[in-house]
Order: sequence, then structure tokens, then C-alpha cells
Amino acid sequence: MSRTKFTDIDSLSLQDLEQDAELIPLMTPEDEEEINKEKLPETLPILPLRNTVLFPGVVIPITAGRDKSIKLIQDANNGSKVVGVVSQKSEEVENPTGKDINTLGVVARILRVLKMPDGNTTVIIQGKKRFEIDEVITEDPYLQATIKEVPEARPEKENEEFSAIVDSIKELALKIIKQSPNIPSEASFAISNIESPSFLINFVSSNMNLSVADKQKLLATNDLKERALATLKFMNVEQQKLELKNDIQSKVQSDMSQQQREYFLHQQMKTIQEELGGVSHEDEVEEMKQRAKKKSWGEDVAKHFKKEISKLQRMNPQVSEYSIQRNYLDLFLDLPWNEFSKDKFDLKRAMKILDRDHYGLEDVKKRIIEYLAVLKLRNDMKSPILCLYGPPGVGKTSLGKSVAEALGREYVRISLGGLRDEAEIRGHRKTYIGAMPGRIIQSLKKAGTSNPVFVLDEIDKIGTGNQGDPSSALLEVLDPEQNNEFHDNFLEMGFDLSKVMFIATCNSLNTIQPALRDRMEIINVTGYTIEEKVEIGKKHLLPKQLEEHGLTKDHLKIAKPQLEKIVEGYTRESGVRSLEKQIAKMVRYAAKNIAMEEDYSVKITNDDVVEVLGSPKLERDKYENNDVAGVVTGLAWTRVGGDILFIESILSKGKGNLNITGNLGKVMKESATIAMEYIKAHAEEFGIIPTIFEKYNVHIHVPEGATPKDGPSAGITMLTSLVSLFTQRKVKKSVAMTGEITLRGKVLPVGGIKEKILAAKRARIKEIVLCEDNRRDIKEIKEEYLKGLTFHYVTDMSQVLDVALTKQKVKNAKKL
Ligand SMILES: Nc1ncnc2c1ncn2[C@@H]1O[C@H](COP(=O)(O)OP(=O)(O)OP(=O)(O)O)[C@@H](O)[C@H]1O
Repeated sequence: MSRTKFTDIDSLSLQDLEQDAELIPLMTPEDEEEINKEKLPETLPILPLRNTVLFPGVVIPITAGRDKSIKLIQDANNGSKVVGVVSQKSEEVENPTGKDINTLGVVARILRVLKMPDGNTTVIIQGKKRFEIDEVITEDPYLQATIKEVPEARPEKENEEFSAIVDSIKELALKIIKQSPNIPSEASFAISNIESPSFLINFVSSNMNLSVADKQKLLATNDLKERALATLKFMNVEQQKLELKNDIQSKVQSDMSQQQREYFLHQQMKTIQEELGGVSHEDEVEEMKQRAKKKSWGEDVAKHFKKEISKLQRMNPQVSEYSIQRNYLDLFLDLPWNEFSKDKFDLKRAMKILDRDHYGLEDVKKRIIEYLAVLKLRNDMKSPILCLYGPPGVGKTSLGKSVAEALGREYVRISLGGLRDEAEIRGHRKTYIGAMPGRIIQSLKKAGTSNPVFVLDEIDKIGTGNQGDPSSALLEVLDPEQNNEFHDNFLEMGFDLSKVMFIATCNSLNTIQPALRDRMEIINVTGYTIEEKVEIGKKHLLPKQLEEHGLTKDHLKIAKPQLEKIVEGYTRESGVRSLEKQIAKMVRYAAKNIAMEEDYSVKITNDDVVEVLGSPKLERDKYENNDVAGVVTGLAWTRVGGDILFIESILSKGKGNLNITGNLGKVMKESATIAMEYIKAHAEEFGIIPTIFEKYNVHIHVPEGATPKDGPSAGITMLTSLVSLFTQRKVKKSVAMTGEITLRGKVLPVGGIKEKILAAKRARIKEIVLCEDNRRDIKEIKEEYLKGLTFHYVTDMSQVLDVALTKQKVKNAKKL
């Protein structure tokens, strides 16, 4: 339904019109009756309308622009004010003649004529009655025709069908008005107030959105009921169209509003980010692209990166995958693809650095200098994988750091102790939540170069969990043939590790996977002697601790005898870690006194050592005297280095049972049984009365039950202990032994000799009994470690007893 065409008139004059008392747009039945009574003139000036149809009773404004029309309006306005209004058949025709206009029209009364500022004339007219043109009598100065009235066939007043149709028209009209946003709500007020059915039909027909032809057809329908029905049909179509339009519109609107919502949220987000100093999505991507330009990665990596960054670009920054993708790309940008530090090939300088940081360790230092020398000559050499093997605290890890400094490379370290999950080495696939690259890639990112010195600490303590075997992943890392394309699951690309210098450390070789062990060059770092520890303490540990506590060497001086006292009385280790702790305690003592401004002796005395560290704790580590039969000193190897152990045995009345205690493993218990059986078989040779074995029980004990002990190397010690017991012969002073026995009394070689020798020296042992085959191990040990020791190499048990036992009986020897 279109709005009454008042729109041609500007708003001011419209207001004027509404206030005009003559304008009664809503016709009452009484008005209608009045009109019906009016007689029509025989001839009428005919005003042709281009694009609308006037219905009886309806008020419309018409803008007249054509000269003929203006003249007609002027004349009529000055005269009877009555004109015949007909619509043109085609609105195109500029100067219509009789054949261009419809013959059926409506007699109209001019209500008002307005001269508009643009020169047009607007006339407000109201339709009265329908007429038909009989004959056009003139066309100048405007059309004039003879007419006759066309009466309407009106239904009976009580016609129910008609009133139902009229009601429907009213209802539908109200509905249409409600659904049309362009029709003002006052229109529904007007409709509700219309009482005359024929006026209602005309009013609605006039305002409906119909073509001129359709409207003309409605006007030409004589039967009012029929016209009402036709109007209702048109209205139905119109209403359906409207519904459809509204449907589409609301759908479009909801789509739009969703989009708008997101747009606004994004804008807000951007503003908030900017306020907070953050970077927007686009800036971020752009910055990454700029950074990528500076990378010296290969073509395939560049291609991959390009693909991944365009993926990021298409992502919504609010989804969680976005940050995963961004971290992924960040990693690419942070990794040192083909970025190397320049190696320093000044071998003298390198040696100086290694000597500066570490006392001793000649073998390791020699090997590193050799490596540097080769690298200097052939720059493309694959880096070796060194494995420093030895007890804790001997400087394996800190050596890695010095090597890095000597080479002028970056230093990174990862601790592999307790590692069970393969993903720790290789990373997780990035599809998992919380996925990360493996430790190798993470460390390279930290190093910032592709050729750092990479310390793999505690390679022997890798576990095997149910998440794959980390050792197998390490195989790839440490294989010079494969590691130029190390694959990390998170990175999804190969990374070249062939220029990395790997240094692994371990305390034991047994627990390293054999394939892994094969790939490394093992360098044994044995423990230190007391003298060496004193040197390390003096030259390295004390200055380091003083510096860490903010003191200088003028604040605390520990002379060699006092250092030796600390080493012997308070530490029991192959390395120097607890020595460092004890020295740290001494330094703290000085620091406290300085801070409290109290007097203290800068030069530490023995008494000061006892005052600060308490009374010496480890006297028992020393060799015990030989006054009791059956107590013999053995040498043991443990993961933490060599140690001495005592084997004690006693006799008690009984029936020849053998008891063994002291947290011993199966092999060690078997050694005891072998020793016992061997003695039984050779009793007479040793001067033992065979009946002893039936009258007495034997109990063998190895003190310190808290430490589990196992292995065959205590065989000769047990046998010596038992023979001493049964014969009550004294064991020679300051002798210790290690070796396996067979049932035939042969002595077999054992391992861990270096560590055992050092432990023996620490315990002030003077003579050592070893298998002949262990002679070659002794040859490999540095001279100074062997100083003051006598070695007895044996092949047979009788030789052991000859060396270890004296002919002398112990004091208070038992009478057996
Ligand atoms: N020969 C040495 N000269 C100077 N300092 C040393 C020497 N050996 C060890 N240290 C010092 O002892 C401390 C412990 O050394 P580090 O941590 O390297 O031992 P480690 O052999 O790696 O032990 P673990 O097997 O337990 O890892 C360090 O402070 C180190 O500087």
C-alpha cells in the first residue's frame, strides 16, 4: 500500500493542508449519500492522469506540470471546481487525445490549488462519482467531453457475504499496515474509522501498490461486491509478498547483525590490544614475515614456513589453535638455522682455559686439544661424541662448559637423569594440546647457534617407560651419519645436528644401551687422590667459593694441612663435591664473622676446622688394626667410585652352618660358599683340623648393611678371612685385596681397579693383592697415584694367603 502522494508537497504546506477544515479525507456514509444525490453536468473538462487512478470519495494531491492541465485547473478552480479525472492508457504520452485516455473516470472536486516554488501546480482533489466519456468534444485548450454517470451495483445492506468481505478487507488492511514499515501507524487509525463499505474499498484500492491498469480495472468493475472481492485478492497477494519480504529481510538482518557483532568485537579487541601495547593479528603476521626474511634456512624450510604462515593468516586469532600455530612459527624463527659461531682455533689459549678451570684430567684435555687440532686442519669434520665416564663430582659437567669456552662456542646442557618418555627428546606432534618441541630442539633455540657444545648429563640414568624408549631417540641424535636430519615431532622438519659437539657424562657404563655406547668415544675420568683434592680445593674450589660469597683471598686462607684434614675427616668420595660444600661452610664462617665485625682467624687452624665443621666424621674409613682374626680389608667398586670394605667372620659353637649377613647380593653370597667349600676341601694344607667344621657355625658379615653390595671381587677377601679365622693367624698390616676365586682356588681378574686403588690410597693401605691379569690395569694408572703402594700379583689362592697372613697367631687366639 503506498502512501497518499502528499510527498510531492513540501512538509510545511502539508501541515497547512492537514489544518484545512475543507479537507475531509475520510468520507462518512452521509457524505456519500449527499454525493449520490448530486447531479453530474453533461460536459466536463477532462484532466488526464499519467500514473494514478482516482477513486470516488478519495482525496489525492496531483502535481500538474503540463500547460494544458495547468490551464484546465485554473479555469475549473475559478469556475465550478468540478473536473472529470481519467487515467492515461500509457503514462508515456505527453499530450493525450481522446484515444489515449480511459473512457471511465471519476468526477472530482478541486479542494485546493497550490502554486509550488518549482513552478508546478499542485491540486488537491476529491473523487465523487464514476462517469464514462460519451464523446470528446474538443482537445483545446484542454480536453472536454460529454459524459454520463456510471452507477454502481451495490449489494443489499444486509448481504452477509459482502459485509464479511468488507470486514476481511479492513482486517487485512490493518495487518498490511502493521507489516509495512513505510506506512505510518496513523493509517490504521484512519482505516478503523471508515464506516462506509464502498469508501473503504475505494480508499484501500487507491492506496494499494497496484499498477495503473489494475487500478483502472478495479474502478471499472460495476458490481461493488465483485470489486470488493477483487480488492481482497490483490490485498492477499500484497500481504503474502510483504510477509516474504519481511522474512527475507529479517533473515538478512540476522545474518548481518551476526557479522556486525563479530566486526565490532574484533574492532574492540584491536583497540584494547593497541591500548595495552599489544600487537594486532595483522601486525603480528607481518612482523613474522619480516623476521623470516633474515633467516638463512634452506629452500624446503622456507617453503614450509610460507605455507604455515598463510595458515596462520587465515586463522581467527581468538581460537586456541591460533596460539599453537603462532608458537610453532615462533620456534621456526627462533631456531638457529645454519647460524654458526666461529670456532677459535688458538690451541694454546684453549689449553690455558682448560687448565685454568680444571686441575688434572690430562686425558680429557689431551683429547679435546686433539679434536681442536683436527678441526683446525679440516674444517668440515663431523663433531665427535665424547662420553666422560666417572664417579660424581669429578668435574665432568663443568668440563663441558670449559670446552665450550675454549672453542668459543655456546654452551647448553640437558640432564637426562630419570627421563622416561621418548617425546622428551623428540617432542610431541603439534596436534596435541600443550605440545612442545623436544629438549634437543629447545636447547638449540636457547643456544642460538647450530654448533654449540651440548652436554648430555647422566646419559646412564635414562629410564625406559611405556612411552617409548628415549635411548633409541638419542641414537639418532648421536649418530653422525643420521643427525644432519634430526626429526623432531613438533617441528615436523629435519634439523642439522652434525655441527653440534656432544659431550655425554655418565657414572656407569653398564646401564647405557650398548648401541648408544658404541657411538661414543668413552673417556674415563677417575676420582682424585687426597693430594689432588687438596690441590683442587686450594686452586679452584676455595677461590670459587670466596667469589660466590663476595669475599677475597685476604678474608680466608686455608693451608694445605687443614685442607687435607677436611678432605680426610669430612669427605668420603671420589670427586670433590662434598669437599666443595665443606669449603663453602668455612667461607660462610668467615663471611658471618666479617658481617658481625667479630674477630676470627683468617688463617684457618685445625681447631677452627673442628669448630666449624664439627668433629671428624669419617675416621672409620681408615684401615683398622689387625688384632682380631678373620677381619680382612677388601676393595670395592661402586657407582660413586672405589671404596674399602671389611669382611669379618666369627666362629660360634654349632653344627657347621654358614651364615652370611650385610646386605649382600647373590653373587657375593656364592663367593662365600665357594670360599667355605674350598677351605673344607683343602683344610689340611692350611693346617686346619677338619672336625672344626662340624663343631662350629661360621658367620660372615660385611659391615654397613645399608649399602647393598654384590659382585665376585670379594672372593679372595672372604677366603682370606675364613682361613685367618680357622687358623687364628694374624692378617698382615695395611694390606687390602680384590679378586674373584674359583672352586679350584684360582684367582681371576676384576674391574674398577683405578677407583679401587684410589680408595686404598685414601684409606692409607700400603700393600694390595691383585690377580696377575690386573697388572695391565695398574700400568695404565698414572705413576703418582701408585706412589707408596706395593702390589702383589697372584694367580692362585695359596699365594694370596702367603702374602696376606703372617705365621703369627692373634692375641688371645681361640683354642679350636
Ligand atoms: N679437576 C677439577 N678441577 C677443578 N674443579 C673441579 C675439578 N673436578 C671437579 N671440580 C668441581 O667440582 C664440582 C662438581 O663437578 P661436576 O658437577 O662437573 O661433577 P660431575 O662429574 O659432572 O658430577 P655428576 O656425575 O654428579 O654430574 C664443580 O664445581 C667443579 O668445578
